Amino acid sequence: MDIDWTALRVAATEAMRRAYAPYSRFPVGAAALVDDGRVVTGCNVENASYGTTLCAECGVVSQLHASGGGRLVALACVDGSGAPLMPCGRCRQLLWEHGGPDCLVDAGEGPRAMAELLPDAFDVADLDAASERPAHAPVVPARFASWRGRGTVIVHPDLVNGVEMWTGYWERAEPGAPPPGDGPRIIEEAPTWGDVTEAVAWGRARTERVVVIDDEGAARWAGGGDPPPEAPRRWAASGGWS
Ligand SMILES: O=c1ccn([C@H]2C[C@H](O)[C@@H](CO)O2)c(=O)[nH]1
Repeated sequence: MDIDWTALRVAATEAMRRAYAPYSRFPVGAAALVDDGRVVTGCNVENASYGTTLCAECGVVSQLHASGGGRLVALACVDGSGAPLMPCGRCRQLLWEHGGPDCLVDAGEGPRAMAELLPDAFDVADLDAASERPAHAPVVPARFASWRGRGTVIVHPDLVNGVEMWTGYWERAEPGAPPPGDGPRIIEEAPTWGDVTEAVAWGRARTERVVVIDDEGAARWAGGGDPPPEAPRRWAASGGWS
């Protein structure tokens, strides 16, 4: 991917002009190229409680996700004179999570890789190495643990303040069978996500029987094994419908 370092420095300098830095009088701007070609920017925002100051790179990471996510490929950070500024230690940790070892940082004399700027970085791999469960995996609350492997999870779209999100619920009934015994039909309600794959992962952590209801109300099988008659067509994890 071509990196236009001049354009990144210009975008960082424009963001720097909007910095809110009345205490340090040290405005900072940052701009990063995202793996889909977008450029995201940020400026430092200080606070009367000095320690709560947000660095320019924090703004970059927030805009990265607020504008659609992706991975950071290259970042330029500038001080009040427009000269390259190396990210502080905390921001190197932030950048590592969203760009990884290959993300390049403008260092004046040339770009330097994050692998060099944050050697032996701590990250999600350390969490995973210490636990049997991947750090990103959805967890079943202990009070519902006895239901694991039973029931059905229904994943469906829902409107949150008029915006389409994905949510779901875990119900006791299995396809074609009435709920076993007494008690509420629903075991657990899911949170909401912007990404349907997160909702399906929540379901698969609970039971092999996961059904996704699409916009048209059609049930798609996102569970293990062969689709049951109630949901004869499979949900495609790639985001499409098969
Ligand atoms: O990488 C850095 C280092 C510092 N600052 C800001 C924080 C504070 O507002 C000012 C002085 O430390 O510079 C950043 O935005 N990014």
